[in-house]
Amino acid sequence: MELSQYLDAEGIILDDEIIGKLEGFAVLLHEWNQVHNLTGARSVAAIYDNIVDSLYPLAFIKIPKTLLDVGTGAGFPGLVLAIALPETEVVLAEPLKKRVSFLKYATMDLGLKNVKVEAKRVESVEHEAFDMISSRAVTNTKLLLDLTSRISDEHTEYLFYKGSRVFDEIAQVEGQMSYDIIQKNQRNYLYIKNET
Ligand SMILES: C[S@@+](CC[C@H](N)C(=O)[O-])C[C@H]1O[C@@H](n2cnc3c(N)ncnc32)[C@H](O)[C@@H]1O
Repeated sequence: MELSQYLDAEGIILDDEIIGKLEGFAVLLHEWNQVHNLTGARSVAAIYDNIVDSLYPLAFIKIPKTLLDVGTGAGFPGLVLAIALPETEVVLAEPLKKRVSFLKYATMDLGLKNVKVEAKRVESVEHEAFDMISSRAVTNTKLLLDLTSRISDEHTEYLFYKGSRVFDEIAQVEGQMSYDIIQKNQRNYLYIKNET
């Protein structure tokens, strides 16, 4: 199946140029993964599933001008969001060397002008407050909020890709912020919003 069919099935509408770049990313990741073992998504089809998972929130988020993705790994969701949002300045914080090499190579090869790869833990990232901070499969919600407190402010929104533990995790921060949990199959997207 083509990537466009995966996207159509979820109602994700993107320009052909962006879909071409996403396909290019999938080919690159598939090649690198055979040698460097970057992700558990071993087939192109599995990579397409991860692309759809990364992009699904475009249907409900406010598009940010600046986005930080914490622990991007092999590109999910930060690099994929950066491809789909060329007007958004995207910072990818990832400390693991071989994943950083891939992220930098893919950024260059795909000609992405809006991406900066920070080869460090998020605790060391220096930046003004981001409009949005995303993360998938890195750590729990409370710790993510704590680790990014220096680079966020009252306008920052958060998009965390969670599983079933989201309900326990949100109980730890409840009362502090307004949020939605958008469920899709096994995925719970935690969208912590700024209502101003
Ligand atoms: C399980 S992987 C998830 C990768 C990707 N987000 C995904 O969902 O496929 C977790 C990633 O978080 C990175 N990581 C762990 N602690 C981090 C930190 N403090 N700051 C930034 N990245 C971190 C790891 O190096 C690893 O690549």
